[in-house]
This record gives sequence, C-alpha cells and structure tokens, in this order.
Amino acid sequence: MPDRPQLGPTIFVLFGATGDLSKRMVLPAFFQLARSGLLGSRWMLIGTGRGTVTDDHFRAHVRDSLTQFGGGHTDDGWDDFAQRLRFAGGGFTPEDPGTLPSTVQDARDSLGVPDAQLVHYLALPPSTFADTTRALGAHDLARGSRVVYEKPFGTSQSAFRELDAAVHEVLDEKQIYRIDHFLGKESTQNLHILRFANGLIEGVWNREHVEQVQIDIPETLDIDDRARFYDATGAVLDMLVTHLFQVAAEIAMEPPLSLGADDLQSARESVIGAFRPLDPTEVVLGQYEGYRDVDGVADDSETETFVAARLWVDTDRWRGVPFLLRTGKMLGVAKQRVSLVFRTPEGPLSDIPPDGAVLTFDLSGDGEIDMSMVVKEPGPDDELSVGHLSLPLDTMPLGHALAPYSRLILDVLHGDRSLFTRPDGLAHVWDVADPLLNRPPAVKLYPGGSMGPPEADKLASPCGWLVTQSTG
Ligand SMILES: NC(=O)C1=CN([C@@H]2O[C@H](COP(=O)(O)OP(=O)(O)OC[C@H]3O[C@@H](n4cnc5c(N)ncnc54)[C@H](OP(=O)(O)O)[C@@H]3O)[C@@H](O)[C@H]2O)C=CC1
Ligand SMILES: O=C1O[C@H](COP(=O)(O)O)[C@@H](O)[C@H](O)[C@H]1O
Repeated sequence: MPDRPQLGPTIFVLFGATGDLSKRMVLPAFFQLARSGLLGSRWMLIGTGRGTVTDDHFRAHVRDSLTQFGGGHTDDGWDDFAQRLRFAGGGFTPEDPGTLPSTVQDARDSLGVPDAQLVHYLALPPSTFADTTRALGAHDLARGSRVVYEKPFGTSQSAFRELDAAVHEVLDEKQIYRIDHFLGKESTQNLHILRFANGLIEGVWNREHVEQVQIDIPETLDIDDRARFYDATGAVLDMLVTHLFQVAAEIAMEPPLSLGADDLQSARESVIGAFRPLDPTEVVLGQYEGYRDVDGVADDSETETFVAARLWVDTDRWRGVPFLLRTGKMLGVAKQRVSLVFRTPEGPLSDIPPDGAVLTFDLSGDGEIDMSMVVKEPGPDDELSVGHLSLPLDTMPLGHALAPYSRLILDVLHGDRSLFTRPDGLAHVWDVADPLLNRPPAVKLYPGGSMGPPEADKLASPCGWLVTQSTG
C-alpha cells in the first residue's frame, strides 16, 4: 500500500455498535487502526443503538470487546481511544432519529470542524438497511457521507434490486461501500498483485496453462452462536455467492487499465457477467448430522451447511477451465486455499506426477503463497517428485499486515472503493445463482468432521480436492 495521506477530520458512526459483528470485528479493527497511528488525531466514533446507553457504559462495552476479540492488549492507547467514543441512543428511523443528530453535532464541535467527513457503518441486520438509509436522508446525515453496508446486500435478484433502488434514492453510488471482507485479506489482494507484477505468472494465467482452479474454504466451525441467522441463510448465501464468487472474480478478471479504484473494481465486477449461471446438477449441497438439534435451528430444516459447485467462466481466457468452489461448516479441516492447478506439459518426460504444479494462495491469517513443482529427486536416477516453496507474507521484511476489516475500514476512511462490490457485479451474481436458488438439489447429510458428502468428491474428479482431511 503506498503511503496514505493523513486522514482528515472524520466522524465514524457505528450502527449496531453493541451487536455481534461490531464486537468481534469492527471495534477491534478500529482499535488496531488507531493504535497503528493510521487514524491520526482528528476523529471520533459514535456507537448507535435502540437502547439508551451512557457514553461510559459504551466505553466499557468497547473495552470488553477489545479484551475478548482484539488480542487482549488494550492498555496501550486505550485512554486516548476511549475519550473519542460517544453513544447515541433511542433508535434511528425516518420518523425519529433518536439522539444521533445532536451527538453528531457535539462531535463536530469537539473536533472544531463543521464539515468533518461522516462515515456510517451499518453493522445491522440487513432487513434494516433500506429504512436506516432513508433515515439518513430524512435527518440530513447523508449529504457528503460514506455509507458502509454489511453483507448480504440482498438475498435474491428481486431483493437486491429493491434494496439497491432504495439506497440510490438517498445516496450516490460513489458514497456506497458494500463490504465483502474476503477482498480485504492480504492473500486475496496478492491474486492481482502477484499476477500483474510478475510476467512469469501473468503469462500462464489462462486456459492454455491452467487446468482447473480451486477455491476451497472448509471450516471446522459450527453455527451455535448464530443459529437463527444461519438457518435463514445457509452456505450458498453466506459464503458461495458472496465471498467465493468475489474471489473467483479476482482470479478471472481481465487486466484492468490501472490498479486505480475504478479500473480494478470494474475489472473484477464485470467478469462476473461472464460467469455461466450455475447448473444445479453441478452443485452438491450438504447438511451436517446433528445440525437440526442446534438451538435456533428448525427441526425440519433443509438449510445447507455445505456447498460444492463447479463454476464456468465464459471468457476467452478461461473457457473450459472448471472453477471448483467448496465451503462448509463442521468439516474435518479448516483451510482457506485458492489454487491454480497447471496442465502437465507435452514433451519428453513420461510419468510426470499429475497435479504437481500448483500455485496456492492461503487466505487465512496474514496469508501465504505456495508453489508446488515437479522436480528431479536428488540421486542417480531421473526420478520425479513434487517439491514445495512457501512464502508466508508475514515474513516480508517491511510488512505490517492489517486484518481484513481494518484494511477495508481504512479504505473507506480514505474514500478508496477498489475492494468494494458494485451493483452491476451483484446483479450478475443473482443471475448466476438463480438456477440454483430456484431448483436446488437435495441436501445430503454428512458426518461432522468429514469433508462433506462424497458426491462433492465426484465434482472435482479426476484431480480431486487438493485440501483433504489429511492436509490438516
Ligand atoms: N456476526 C457475524 O459474524 C457477521 C455478521 N455480518 C453481517 O453484519 C451485520 C450485523 O450482524 P450481527 O452483528 O451479527 O447482527 P446482530 O443481530 O448482533 O445485530 C446488530 C445490532 O443491530 C441492532 N438491531 C437488531 N435488530 C434491529 C432492528 N430490527 N432495527 C434496528 N436495529 C436492530 C441491535 O442493536 P440495538 O439492540 O442496540 O439496537 C443489534 O445489537 C449483518 O448484516 C450480518 O449479516 C457479516 C459477516 C459476519
Ligand atoms: O462472512 C463470513 O465469513 C466467515 C469466515 O471468515 P473469516 O474471517 O474466518 O475468514 C464465515 O465463518 C461466516 O460463516 C461468514 O458469515
């Protein structure tokens, strides 16, 4: 990231500040930015909610969140951070703004800047996005502001269009930041940086050299702490058409004119228009055994906790190359792997190990890039074997990895929209998902700790999934 200019005076309004996402992700991310000196000194954070909470109670809540989810090191920098926190209660609807307008005015007065940049972060249930946006317009808090929408931004083509229209009645597209935190991961950004910075990689980034792409995010997590949300959502909406599609678009995109925000966003979002609508016979849905016994899950729930899909990208670069996508809960291993499997070359060598040449991006943690290659086994004979090279990104000497939410919030504060989704891309997402949503295959049961229903393995044949239970 090139050096960023100093942040101007900013008021960050966190809607849903006492909720789960704020506690686990947004507040720790904000604290990381403050402690790293990336926020400068001219900012305030206002939490909002429907209850009436004093500033001091809110500060105590924030401190608890940081202790629990921010790595526990709150002492350094806490006093300065705490005195910038305020709470505005009483809810926020088009009819009644509660105390938010007056709290914003107080924050402007404290900063001594009447036109401080307003950033609204909607860490709220998606059902409230439209009304909260209307309320921003009604109470004169939308003008010149930036508004961050959590996912999912719509749950079907029609719901997406309705929400998009409601939001655009109040805001210009340039003010809107639809977040997908997988785009904020260090390794995800390396999908385009590694490619465009290295001719060696860019030269083979196509169907002539790549046999298949795997985007594989198995999780060992269950859904106990968010069962109601999950049961109404499922793996297809929670992960497949959101995070996995955006990562697929990062891989599949054509070179943008520049890595400037508009060009990068355009390249990524427009290739989604070339994703072929999913064929339900190329999708496997699963539910882990015992899911229906979880508190908050319906006894007869058909919600999928696992999805594997074969996606085709109909561009000259990728025609005929399967993109294999897989994710699920309660699986045997937790990994976040994106792999390009290279074709075996024609030539003088026979017995080349299949799938020996693989470039892998590990999206978890600070990220890692790995390369497997077929090499000669040292010794007297020409025995072939597969060797591995690893580049953990946290070993880069000048690196200071930011957590995905920290990176994306920083981008919003600086008005950089490169890593956010656009409505044209999202409209295509729903075109691609529609056949699956309308004609889903039967959900197969799988035992917790396995790698999902066996039918998913057939989708990936002949190569098979690179992440297996023993990879863990
Ligand atoms: N939690 C997670 O792991 C993830 C969440 N997300 C997304 O982030 C957003 C927030 O999620 P999460 O924090 O889990 O949600 P919560 O259910 O915890 O809700 C957040 C807050 O919103 C307020 N709220 C709830 N219902 C309403 C309502 N009807 N009207 C107005 N305010 C309401 C509540 O605050 P109060 O009572 O103080 O008003 C609540 O604490 C969602 O869009 C979700 O999809 C995305 C990725 C992961
Ligand atoms: O958005 C979500 O992402 C998480 C996985 O994200 P990560 O931060 O662990 O990489 C997933 O577990 C969750 O179901 C989904 O809502």
